[in-house]
Formats: sequence, C-alpha cells, structure tokens
Amino acid sequence: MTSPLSVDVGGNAAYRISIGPDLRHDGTLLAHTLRGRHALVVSDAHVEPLYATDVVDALHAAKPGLSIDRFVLPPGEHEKTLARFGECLDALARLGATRDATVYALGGGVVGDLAGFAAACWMRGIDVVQLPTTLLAMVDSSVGGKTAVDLPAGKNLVGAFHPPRAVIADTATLRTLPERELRAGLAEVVKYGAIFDIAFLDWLEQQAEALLARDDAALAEAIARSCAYKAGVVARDPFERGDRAMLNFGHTFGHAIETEQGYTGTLGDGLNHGEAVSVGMVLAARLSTALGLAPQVDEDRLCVLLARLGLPVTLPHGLEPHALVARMRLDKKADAQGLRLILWEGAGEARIVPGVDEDAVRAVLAAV
Ligand SMILES: NC(=O)c1ccc[n+]([C@@H]2O[C@H](COP(=O)([O-])OP(=O)(O)OC[C@H]3O[C@@H](n4cnc5c(N)ncnc54)[C@H](O)[C@@H]3O)[C@@H](O)[C@H]2O)c1
Ligand SMILES: O=C(O)C(=O)C[C@@H](O)[C@H](O)[C@H](O)COP(=O)(O)O
Ligand SMILES: [Zn+2]
Repeated sequence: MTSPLSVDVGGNAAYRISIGPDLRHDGTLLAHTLRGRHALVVSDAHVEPLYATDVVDALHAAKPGLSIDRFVLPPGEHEKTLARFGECLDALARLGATRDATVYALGGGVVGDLAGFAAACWMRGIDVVQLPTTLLAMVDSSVGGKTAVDLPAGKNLVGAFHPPRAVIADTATLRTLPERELRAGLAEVVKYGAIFDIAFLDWLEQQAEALLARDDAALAEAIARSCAYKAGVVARDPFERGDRAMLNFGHTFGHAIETEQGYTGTLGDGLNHGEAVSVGMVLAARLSTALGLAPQVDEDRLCVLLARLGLPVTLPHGLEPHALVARMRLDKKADAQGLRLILWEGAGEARIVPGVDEDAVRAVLAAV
C-alpha cells in the first residue's frame, strides 16, 4: 500500500485528512477513529453496494465485537432533507448508539452533510468520520465541519458546525465515479485557485487534461492542495465569522440556481452542486467586472478554464433573474444591508462585498 498523503486541520477540534488509494481497507486507520462499540455507516444506494462492505469488514477485523449497522439513502441532492435526516436518527436509535458511537459518512457531499448533521444532533453530538468517495467531497465537503440539509426554500438552511474526527479519502473509489461528477468536483478545485492563489490556477490550466483523464498523481495533488487551502482557512475561522466566507465564491448564485431548479441536479434535468457553482463563479466574476472591481481578462480566463473542464458557464434556460434574486436574499451571508457576496479583485483574490445592489445582480443574470 502506498503511504497516504496527509493534511492536518488545526484549531480547537484538530483532525487529520488522509488521502491515498485503498484506505477503506485500512482497519488500523479506521479503528483509530473509534471510541465506543457502536458504529453507523451512512451511505447512498450507489456507493453502499460498491464500498460499504469493505469498510464494515475492516472495522470488524480491527475491533471484534463492534456493533455496526448501515443506513442507506436514495442518491441525490433532493434526498438531503429533514425527513431523511430523521430516518438517520432513527437508525442510530435502532443501533442503540451511545454517546461514544461513531458515524461513518461513506459517499459524496450529500451523505457527508446529512450524516454529519445527524452526528451533530444525536445525543447533542457524537463523532463523525468522513469517508468521501466523490472528488467534490474529497476536496471540499468532508473538510471544515459544515453539516446541513436543504429546505424547499433554500440550500443548507438547517444545519450545524460539527467538525469530523477524521477524514479518510480513498482515492481508488474515484475510479467508479461518473464523469459528470468528476467534473463537478473540479469546479470546487478551481474555486481555490480563483479565491486564493493564481499559481494554482496556472497549475490547473497545465493539468486540465491529466485531471480529466483521472491521472492518479494529478488527482492526488489536486486533492491535497485543495485540502490544504481549506484546512488553512477553516482552522483560522471555523464558524465563518470572517474570511472563511470566501469559500462561498460562486455559491450565492449557485445555491439560488439549485433551489430554483428544485435540487434536480442528480436527476439529470438540473445542475448539480459543482455545476451550479461553476455558473455561479462566472456570474460572480462578471459582476466584479461590471462593478469595476476586477479586469475583464480574468473573467475570460476563468470561463475558458471551466469550459475546458467540461463545466457549464451560462445560466440554464428558464431561470428568471427576479426569482433568483429572491432566492439569494435567503443566502446565509445576507444581512441587514442586503446581499453580501463573495466577488473578486481578479484571479486569486477574493473579496467580501456587503450591500450589493440588487439591480446590478439582476443585470448580470439577464446578460449571462
Ligand atoms: N459541507 C461542505 O462544506 C460542503 C462543501 C461542498 C459541497 N457540499 C454539499 O455537497 C453536496 C454535493 O456533493 P457531491 O458532488 O459529492 O454529490 P453527491 O453526494 O450527490 O454524489 C454525486 C453522485 O455520485 C455518486 N457517487 C458518489 N461516490 C461515488 C463513487 N465513488 N462511485 C460511483 N458513484 C459515486 C452518488 O451516489 C451520487 O449519485 C451538495 O449537497 C453540497 O451542498 C457541502
Ligand atoms: O466550507 C465552506 O465554508 C464552504 O462554503 C464550502 C462550500 O463549497 C459548500 O458548498 C458549503 O456547503 C456552502 O455553505 P453554505 O454556508 O453557503 O451553505
Ligand atoms: Zn460548494
């Protein structure tokens, strides 16, 4: 077994992100995260048949006598609901999970967010270990402790900050990830370059083909570098009181699109999260240009890179600017001054902008 890469997340609730092939079989690494004798593996109906038995077997081998159950969600963003969250809590009750139990979130960001929220609430908080199986979850959602479910009114409106005890990213699971989901993950990878580091954007431009071809070395580097950017900011600002909000670049627009489309991304007729963030980043860059904050050339560069990665860069048909702006008002960054958006001053330099004029936002939405 190749030795895993690791990224440490500092702060009050420090933990390690381990990245490498076949880590789901590593009983020692998995069992190191266990405190009690109950474990619930939460997954979805695509991922559970592929990988859950490996995790359960590795845990049993490392800790005989462990009581393990599985809770399996139907796949898709439209399942990240309060109702499924309630079912997950029922599964913990059936297991008899005590306060030293561990939830293993095996899947993409939908599983990670919902299972993490259940762990945050069960008996006021038990351990969750994130076992991400999508690129998006490896580079973003498994790290940082944001957990949530969606409401029909908006994305992630009910949730809690609940950092994982560990993140174990088995990169071999990416071999079965559908092409579209790989591209969606690359949108959040591009986000780190856009907000923090122009040199990372240069690297992504050089590695675009290798990443799309799932070159192991390119993917491992993209994951480790992304985790390092995210680890740095969440350790400084775990509860998003300051610059962590930059991780939301493209998200106020993106979440409005996902909500307006009824979270149909994984059903095939709408945009999934990564795709919506791709369009959202283009809109944020265009608004920055329109407001005179950033040069046009950087907006063009971002669009070209996202398009090369096979991501959408224009608004889907049928979405009304007024309806999207109404959704944006329920964004969690909005405040008494109105919309607070993450814009940029150019590639690699995000900026938090309060009190953004809604007419300017509608004009950009109408133009893209
Ligand atoms: N908490 C955070 O900080 C954070 C960050 C980014 C995104 N998110 C959330 O993450 C969610 C999106 O996550 P996602 O893009 O992983 O989507 P997802 O969880 O819906 O997974 C995408 C699809 O891939 C399938 N899949 C997962 N792993 C697979 C594998 N290895 N092989 C085959 N199929 C596999 C899933 O079953 C699903 O159909 C959104 O709800 C978003 O809001 C949260
Ligand atoms: O970790 C963060 O902070 C992020 O904003 C990461 C985002 O990619 C992610 O989609 C997050 O779930 C959005 O958070 P929200 O607070 O806007 O719901
Ligand atoms: Zn996101």
